[in-house]
Amino acid sequence: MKTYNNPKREEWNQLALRPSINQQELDELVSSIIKNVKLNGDQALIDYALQFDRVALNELYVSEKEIEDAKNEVSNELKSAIQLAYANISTFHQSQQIDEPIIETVKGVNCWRKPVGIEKVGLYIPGGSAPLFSTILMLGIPAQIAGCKELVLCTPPGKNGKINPAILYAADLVGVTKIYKTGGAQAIAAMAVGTDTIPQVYKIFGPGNQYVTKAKELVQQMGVAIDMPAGPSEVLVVADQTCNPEFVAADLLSQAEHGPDSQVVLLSDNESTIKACQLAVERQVALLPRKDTALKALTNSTAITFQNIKECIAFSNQYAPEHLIIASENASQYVNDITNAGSVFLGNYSCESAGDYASGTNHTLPTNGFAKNYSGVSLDSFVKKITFQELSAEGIEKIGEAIEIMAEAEGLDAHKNAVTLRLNKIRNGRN
Ligand SMILES: NC(=O)c1ccc[n+]([C@@H]2O[C@H](COP(=O)([O-])OP(=O)(O)OC[C@H]3O[C@@H](n4cnc5c(N)ncnc54)[C@H](O)[C@@H]3O)[C@@H](O)[C@H]2O)c1
Ligand SMILES: N[C@H](CO)Cc1c[nH]c[nH+]1
Ligand SMILES: [Zn+2]
Repeated sequence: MKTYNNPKREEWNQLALRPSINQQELDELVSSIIKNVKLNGDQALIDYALQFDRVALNELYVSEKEIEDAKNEVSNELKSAIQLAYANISTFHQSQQIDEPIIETVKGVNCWRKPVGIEKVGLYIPGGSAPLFSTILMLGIPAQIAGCKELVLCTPPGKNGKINPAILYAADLVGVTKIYKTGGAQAIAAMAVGTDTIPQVYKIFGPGNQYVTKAKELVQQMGVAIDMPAGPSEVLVVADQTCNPEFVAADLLSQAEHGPDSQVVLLSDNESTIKACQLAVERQVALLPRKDTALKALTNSTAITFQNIKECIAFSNQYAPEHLIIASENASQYVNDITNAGSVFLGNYSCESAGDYASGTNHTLPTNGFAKNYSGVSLDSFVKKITFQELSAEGIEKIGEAIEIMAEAEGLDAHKNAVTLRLNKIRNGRN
């Protein structure tokens, strides 16, 4: 971990730089994958499974039988844990259903919005380095509540050519309609353009590695919507003397173990807290099965001592982390200072893993600084809101003249006429 002490404000944007990738090379590779999928469809997906996942597939579609068999392979203990997470995530996302009122802007002019589920959605579930079945709950539950009709799921096949049984169990639980064994940029391309077996969808959701994230960015130009850029995981921890260094270390490592391109950042108002947390990281990382991945991620990572906690929060706002943990007994006093973060964890007992799995909030969150302008996935992500309006004769009479004047000023006579005809009818009816 690179360590800094009281850096000048002008230096802030040079610290904690996210791991850099050659954007041009990535762009070219992912563009060529999308082009190939558009041209060769399923065959391209099968070829990429061999090239990138080292697995020979005959079939992309996951059959009913495979799903049924998987249910028996998941232990009762894991099923119960998934059920608990399902209940909490459902409760939190159901609470986001808000019926907006009908607003009478002027007497006789009623306007309202109705949320309608996006009919066909594509859910990408990462599977490269770990089978993230928890992501199915995060995407499938709001899709289910929103009333989306077709839930298409793509995830990379495991080395044995199969999908992890917990993924299939969770997919069944949230009512996924079709599951396919394909991952990476090619899966995103397939859902964007459609192939012989994979249906084209209207919006693509889900996190993934740099290839997945780039593909989501590029397919937007083809008319498909995406949730947000949700790439390699990150956490920024602000810790003061009231933190528990062992907890802080565990939280930092929980994101470092996701991938070598994950980034973790530690900030404090005193050097001794930084040192205590770093020592705890060294102790804990040695014991992790994914030690090598975490150690690589730690080379991208930074620890900084600032003058005070307010300054730490100001730095965090500039960095805009996916996850922000305030490891302090006084965490709540900083809430109003936070302006940029995907999801915030307050106090020593609010570990980031809680949000990853089971507290109820969504773990699909903006990374790479995009927390400055994007929210994480929520129920809203799965609906579009259609506006309605209904005007009575009294309503059009009240606002008609203003519309006629504005339409004339824009030189749009047909617009004006649509009002004039109605106003004339109302006035003639009165004579
Ligand atoms: N931001 C969020 O909300 C969030 C949530 C969960 C996970 N994540 C992140 O998602 C990521 C998951 O990544 P992952 O790799 O484990 O799984 P993944 O499913 O995103 O990617 C695996 C796929 O990448 C493709 N691939 C691998 N090497 C390639 C290469 N050299 N060229 C082209 N394509 C290649 C393969 O097709 C493979 O199937 C992690 O970085 C994790 O931190 C983010
Ligand atoms: N921390 C990840 C989001 O960055 C989500 C996740 C899934 N499983 C474990 N963690
Ligand atoms: Zn995680």
